[in-house]
Amino acid sequence: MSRLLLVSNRLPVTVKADKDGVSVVPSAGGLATGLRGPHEKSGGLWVGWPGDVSRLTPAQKASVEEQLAQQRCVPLYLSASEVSRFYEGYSNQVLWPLCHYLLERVPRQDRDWEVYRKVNERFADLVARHYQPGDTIWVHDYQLMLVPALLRERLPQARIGFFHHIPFPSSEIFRALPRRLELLRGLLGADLIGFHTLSYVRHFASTLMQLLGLEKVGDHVDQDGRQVRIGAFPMGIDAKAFEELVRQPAVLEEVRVHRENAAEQRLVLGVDRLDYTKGIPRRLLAVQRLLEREPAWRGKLRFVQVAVPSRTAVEDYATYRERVNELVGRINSLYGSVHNVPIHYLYRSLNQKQLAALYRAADVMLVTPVRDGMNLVAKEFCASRPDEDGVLVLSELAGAADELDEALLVNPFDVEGMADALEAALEMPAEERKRRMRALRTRVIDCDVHCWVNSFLSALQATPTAPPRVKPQGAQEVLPLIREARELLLLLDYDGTLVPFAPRPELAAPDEELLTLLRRLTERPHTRVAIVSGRSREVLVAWVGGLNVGLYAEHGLWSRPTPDATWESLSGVPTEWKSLVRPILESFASRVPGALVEEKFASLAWHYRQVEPVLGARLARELRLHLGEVFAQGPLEVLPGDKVVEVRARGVNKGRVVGRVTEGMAPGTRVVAIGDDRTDEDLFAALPADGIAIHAGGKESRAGYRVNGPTEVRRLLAALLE
Ligand SMILES: O=P(O)(O)OC[C@H]1O[C@H](O[C@H]2O[C@H](CO)[C@@H](O)[C@H](O)[C@H]2O)[C@H](O)[C@@H](O)[C@@H]1O
Ligand SMILES: O=c1ccn([C@@H]2O[C@H](COP(=O)(O)OP(=O)(O)O)[C@@H](O)[C@H]2O)c(=O)[nH]1
Repeated sequence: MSRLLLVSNRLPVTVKADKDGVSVVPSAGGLATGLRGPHEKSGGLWVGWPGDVSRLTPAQKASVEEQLAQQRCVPLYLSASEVSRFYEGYSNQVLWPLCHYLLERVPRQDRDWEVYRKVNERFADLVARHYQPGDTIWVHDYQLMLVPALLRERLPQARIGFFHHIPFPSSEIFRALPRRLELLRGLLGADLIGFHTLSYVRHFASTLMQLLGLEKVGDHVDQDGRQVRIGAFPMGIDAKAFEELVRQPAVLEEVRVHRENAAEQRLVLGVDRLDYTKGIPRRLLAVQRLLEREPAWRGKLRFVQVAVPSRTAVEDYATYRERVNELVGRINSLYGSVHNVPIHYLYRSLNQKQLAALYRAADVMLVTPVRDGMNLVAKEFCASRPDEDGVLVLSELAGAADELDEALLVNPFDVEGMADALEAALEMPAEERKRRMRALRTRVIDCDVHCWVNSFLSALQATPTAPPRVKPQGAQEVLPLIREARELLLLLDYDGTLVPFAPRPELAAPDEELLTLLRRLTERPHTRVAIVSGRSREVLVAWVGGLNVGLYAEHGLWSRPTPDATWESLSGVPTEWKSLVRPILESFASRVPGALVEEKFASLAWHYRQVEPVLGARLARELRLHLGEVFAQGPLEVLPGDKVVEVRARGVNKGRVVGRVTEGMAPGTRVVAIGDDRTDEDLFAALPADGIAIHAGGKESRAGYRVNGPTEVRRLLAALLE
């Protein structure tokens, strides 16, 4: 097992200082318990913020450092201003509300971005300093979204995973962020990006498509010549720990006390950080509504709400606290008596034992966030019920709802509906409670936190490490090799390589600069130039036919090695299939504005460059599937290109050009091929052993060299003339 470097905003410890000294106590949270084993076993490190240590004396600080080192933790200290602007500011006032669909809470000023970026850099620097070749790095959560790319810059070969613990919102929400592109590119530095649910994966994929034009194919997108995998890994809890807790005599005694205090009453429970995403006010209103409309429940309900203080320096949290306080006061004064109040509100944090006792004692657990990445409390409740009793009422907008569908699922915005669900839970027959709880427990126990860690880490280990990366200037490294060739043969793709993509295929005609460059290359001593394109003969002749270059049209179906030669075609290539395929492509083109069908001699292409990106990619996938089903074993090939799906006779590909063009070539000729898409990979694959393949762009490629696109291709070619 490789050494695991964990990176999260908070270290999995709490620093406690009292008159007896200072201690660093391991946290009991899910992340901490799940990762502690692999982290320690692998001899790894955990990098993060140990919390506010500004009030400690130098001696206490030294002791903290020592204890952290013993626990294999590396502290990153945040200054007061960083806490305010990185943690409370950009992380919790911009990213947190936005990812929870609460756009109106995002401040109008983007004032904390710079500090967010700088702290992310500090994290990356610190991790890079501790990195050893072969380590696996796992970065956690929205506070550190830039860290994967910052690490990739520093450690191109590292294996990097990222897990996003909160919802990834719809692209329509994410696009509202002024820094959306920086954040997406930050994440794309990882080899694997994990989310709790498939809908977050979907949202992320459509955001990549909308904002960066990146298409997720299968489980990955291509970025800078690497594959970035994206997947759903629902986080679990340490179920065994809760099961064991609720069997301890001391905990069972606490359960008995809770039940005794609620004698003749039903115990309803809520446990949350005091966060505006947790839906506490509407939950309270649902309790109020039930008491209002069903007088029989008055005096018979005890609703215990634990609200853990959280992010108290953020104004929205303080306002929310006041709102909750007021509501609790109002409901208690409406339905309470001298002896009894319906709502028992605790603004404090409990330890795991205390929580487990409450979970075990409750008749009904209300988990009704208006959005929640996962919500571990819901799972902890189930794990604490070996008696197979208790009813879970769960918001359908919590990630946990995807797995826990035997809960009573509710819309957290529908107060009346939640009151109905609460009533149904209170009245649910024992047999049904058992049936549901048994199923819930099976899920929570089977898919626990260890299973989450293992599945993420195995997926991360299975990702190929980044190929030796040649940065854009890698082309400079190849330049001497090309220059010193005694004889040079240049095989150049056209679209996306010599010219950038135009909105419509016919608008990509060569400009004067390109024509001059090509002409001068043909005049360079000992140099031959050939254009190897998917374009038709007619287009190539019209655009570059006047130059002394070899032309290879329709992916090598047609060849005209010199301007005075006649066009020759590969023999036996069928074309009669076109009448069958054309109507299919046309029907797809008619379904969406901007799509068009291009016809060539032995191929048909469905272009969607001008189609809205998400829709275009979806239709292209559908078309590929459809054509694949119809012509699975036939004589046709369906090729996904850049914003194009091309259908052509099997076996016609750019690789076939190489044999023809190198025939009779002078010994020692260096063949250099430059191209940008899948069709050029055939060309690269067919090059002689000492041939040089150069990929123009950021896709995955077998090419040993890489430049950034047409501008850099032209620069490279121009350098051959110097
Ligand atoms: O560190 P804090 O600012 O005090 O906040 C506490 C944590 O809250 C968030 O939890 C999320 O992760 C949970 C586990 O994956 C998930 O169940 C929950 O739905 C999320 O909201 C946050 O993501 C953490 O970074 C915070 O430490
Ligand atoms: O008084 C409390 C209340 C909650 N928790 C823990 O806080 C975590 C809350 O995680 P969840 O995913 O439900 O929500 P988050 O607070 O991370 O948004 C759970 O593991 C709880 O056991 C706790 O330790 N003490």
